[in-house]
Amino acid sequence: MSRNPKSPAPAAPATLPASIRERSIVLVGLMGSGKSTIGRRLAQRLGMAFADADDEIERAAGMTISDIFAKFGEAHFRDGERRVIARLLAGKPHVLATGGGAFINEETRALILKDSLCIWLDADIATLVERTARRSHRPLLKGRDADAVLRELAEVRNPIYAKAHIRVSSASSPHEHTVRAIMEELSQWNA
Ligand SMILES: Nc1ncnc2c1ncn2[C@@H]1O[C@H](COP(=O)(O)OP(=O)(O)O)[C@@H](O)[C@H]1O
Ligand SMILES: O=C(O)C1=C[C@@H](OP(=O)(O)O)[C@@H](O)[C@H](O)C1
Ligand SMILES: [Mg+2]
Repeated sequence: MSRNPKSPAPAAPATLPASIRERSIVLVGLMGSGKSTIGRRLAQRLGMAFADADDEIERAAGMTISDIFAKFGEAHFRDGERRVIARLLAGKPHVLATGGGAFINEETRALILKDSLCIWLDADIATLVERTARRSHRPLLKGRDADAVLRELAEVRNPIYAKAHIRVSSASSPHEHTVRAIMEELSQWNA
């Protein structure tokens, strides 16, 4: 399905191709790329439900992500993350913000790519460092040089995030720019 180039860019949910609204939209990308914040706004714009995988993991485990990492280790967290994402994607179509490492796990990535529309939110390292410095709840950055960690993660993860269906820059402020850029991509997406 393609958009008539003469018609204005659709902004209202009802104008999006039905094939998009029939599946979940999953946001992936590095810490600080805006998955949680933009995901919530995007869901509102689309009139879809929203879920944040990190919040769901914390609810299911009854403890914070930092505590899961500290008490049980990252491998245990990834296992829980995969199970929570599988459960969420088996439900009604919604907008899902994943944690930055979810899409890197092969099994979780396969689940995401199977039925959902996957969007990579991408931003430069300086922007990610500035944004992640606003809150200190991310165990992979705790007590570490965020610039160095994010650079290393970008090198390993960016080729994997590139497997997402759509890539959108989230580097510019305000948030609305990113939401609009996603809406524009969705309106042109050929399912
Ligand atoms: N497009 C944007 N423009 C400006 N600030 C943003 C944008 N996207 C996210 N932010 C800010 O960056 C911070 C981290 O965003 P968050 O949604 O938690 O990222 P993630 O879930 O990808 O780690 C938040 O303070 C958020 O307000
Ligand atoms: O990149 C990662 O491996 C992680 C990202 C975090 O989510 P955000 O990307 O929402 O910060 C959270 O899932 C956990 O701290 C691990
Ligand atoms: Mg998040």
